[in-house]
Amino acid sequence: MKSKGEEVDYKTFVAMIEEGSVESVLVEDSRIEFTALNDEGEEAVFITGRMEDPALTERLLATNAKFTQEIIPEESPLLNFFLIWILPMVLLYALWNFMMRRLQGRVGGLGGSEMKFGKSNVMVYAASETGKTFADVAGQDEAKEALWEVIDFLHNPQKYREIGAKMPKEILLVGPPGTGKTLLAKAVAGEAKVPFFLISGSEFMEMFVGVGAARVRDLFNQAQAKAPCIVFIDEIDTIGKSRNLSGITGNDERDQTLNQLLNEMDGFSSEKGVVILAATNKPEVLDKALLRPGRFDRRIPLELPDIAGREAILRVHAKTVKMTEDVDLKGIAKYTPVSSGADLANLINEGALHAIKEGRSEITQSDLEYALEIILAGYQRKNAILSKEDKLAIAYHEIGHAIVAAKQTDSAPVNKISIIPRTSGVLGYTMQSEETDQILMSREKFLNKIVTYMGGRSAEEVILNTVTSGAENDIEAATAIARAMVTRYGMSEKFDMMALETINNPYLGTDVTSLVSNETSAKIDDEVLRIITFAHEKAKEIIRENVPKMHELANYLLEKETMTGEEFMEMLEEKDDGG
Ligand SMILES: Nc1ncnc2c1ncn2[C@@H]1O[C@H](COP(=O)(O)OP(=O)(O)OP(=O)(O)O)[C@@H](O)[C@H]1O
Ligand SMILES: [Zn+2]
Repeated sequence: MKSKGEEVDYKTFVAMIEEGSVESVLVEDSRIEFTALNDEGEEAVFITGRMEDPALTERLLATNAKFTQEIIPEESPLLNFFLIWILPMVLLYALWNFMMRRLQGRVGGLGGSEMKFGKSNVMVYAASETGKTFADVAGQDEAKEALWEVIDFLHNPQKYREIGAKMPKEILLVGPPGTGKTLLAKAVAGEAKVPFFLISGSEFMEMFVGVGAARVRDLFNQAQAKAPCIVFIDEIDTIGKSRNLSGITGNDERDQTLNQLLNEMDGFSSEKGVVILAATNKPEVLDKALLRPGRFDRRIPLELPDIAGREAILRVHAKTVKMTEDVDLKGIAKYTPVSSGADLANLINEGALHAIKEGRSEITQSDLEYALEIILAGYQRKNAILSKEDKLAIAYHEIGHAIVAAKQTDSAPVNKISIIPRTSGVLGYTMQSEETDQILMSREKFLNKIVTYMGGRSAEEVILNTVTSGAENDIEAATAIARAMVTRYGMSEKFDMMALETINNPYLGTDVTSLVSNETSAKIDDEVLRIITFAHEKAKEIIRENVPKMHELANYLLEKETMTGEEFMEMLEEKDDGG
C-alpha cells in the first residue's frame, strides 16, 4: 500500500483540499496518502502525517475528492458480548480484514516457532513465588472447598499415608476461558507452600516427533525430585484430544506425547505427593483414556461469575489500585453479564490507564465507565471516516434497536447508545442492562430479544427504505436464539418437547450434534424462519408506530454520538408536539 510520494505538512494538505486540487485521499493509520495536482498542474502522489483532526471528514465531504479509510480492526476483547447485547453494526470488510490478520498471525507464528530439543522449558515457581492464595480468588467457593483437601494433603502427606487414604492425585479444572483456572492452581500451590510447575499443552506439541514425549518425561522427573509439589497442565486438550478425533491419518506426535503422559501418570503414586492439576475448556474432546477411573477422575467445574461474583472479583482487583471512595463497583458488575474474571481484571486495568491519561492519581467512576465501553466494544477510532449516509444509517439502526427494546414489556432497559466507531469494527451499539442475571429465560423473553435484534434492520427499511450489511451480527444472534428455542428448549409447538440437537461443549454454544433426519431438519429450518419472520414483522410495526420519535432521537444521536439510557427514555416519553 505504501507508495512513494512527496511529503507535505498537514497545513499544506488542508490548504490543497480547500484549493480543490486534491483528487483522492487514502487515510491510513499513521499517515494520509493523497493525489493532487502539483505546481506543474500534473497529478502526483503526496504523503502527510496523520492528525487528530475532527473536521477532516467534513472538509473532504465538502469537496469532490474520493476518500478511503483503511480500517484496521483489532480483536474485540469480548466478541461473545454480541449475544447479550443488541448487536453492533459491523462492516463486512472490516471483519474480513480482521480475519485475514488473524490468519496471517497464525502462519507467522508457526514459521517463527523455535525448535527446542531435550530439556523442556518448564517454568518452576518456588512456593513463595506463585504469590497467590485463595484470597486472590474471588468467588468460586465450591472449587476452593474441593481443593482444600488437596492443600491439606500436600501439607501433610504422612497423615494420609498412615491411614491408607488415597488422594485424588489428578484433578481436572473445567471452565470457560478466563474463569481463573490458572489462578486457582497457583493459589493451591501458594496455600500449600509447595513448588508449582506450569506447562501449557500447546508447549508439548512440537514439530518433531518425540520431542513432546521427551518433555513430558522431563517434566515428571523434575516434579518427582521436588515433591510435594503441583504440576499444572494448561490447555490439556491440545495433547489429550481423543485419538478418534484426530483423523484417519492420526497425529503421531500427539499420540506419542499423550501415551507418555498416560505412562507417567500411572508410574508415580500419589504417596510421593505430586498432584497434577489440569485445565481445559473443551472437556468433551479429551481422550477416554485420560478420564478413566484413577486418572483425572475428579472434575472441578468453574463457571462464569454471577453478579455477586463479578462484584467480588472487581473488589479483589480494586485492592491493587488506587480508587476514589465513590466508585460503584456493584453498578459495573451489573453491566458486565457473561464477563469472566479475566475480563474484569482487564477492566480495572483499563480504568487505571485512563486515569493516568487524564492526569489523575486515582481511578474515578468515569474512568471505569470508559473502561467498560472498551471491554464491551473495543477502543474508539477517533479518525474513522464515515460518509454522511453511513452515519445516518448507523444512527437509525441503533435507535431502531433501542426503541424496539423500550416498547416491549419484559425487556431490559436501554443503558447506552453510541455511534462512535470502535477498533473492533463495531460502528455503533445499543447496550441494555439486566437488573439481575438471567438464569431462566422464558419464551417471551427470547422472543423479545429476537424482536430487538430485528429493530436495527427494521429501522433501515422503514425509515431509509434500504438495507445495509450492518445487521450481520444481529441476524446471526437472532437465528441462534430462534434455533435453540426450536431444537433445545422445546418452545415450538410443532416439535413439542422433543430434543432435536444436543450441545457438545457448553462453552462453545455452536458446537452441536443434530439428532434428526434430513426431513425433520428441513422442518426445523421452516420453524426457525417462522419465528424470525414473526419477530421481524413485529419490529417493523413498532418502528412504524414511532416514526416521529425515530427522527427526533436519530438526529439527536447523530449530533451527540452517544446518549445515556436516561436521555433516551426522557426523549422517548416526552409528548410529541404536533406529531
Ligand atoms: N475468581 C477470580 N478472582 C479474581 N481474579 C480472577 C478470577 N478469575 C479470573 N481472574 C483474573 O483473570 C486472570 C486470568 O485468569 P486465569 O488465567 O486464571 O484464567 P484461566 O481460566 O486459566 O483462563 P484460560 O482458560 O484462558 O487459560 C487472573 O490472572 C485474574 O487476574
Ligand atoms: Zn444491529
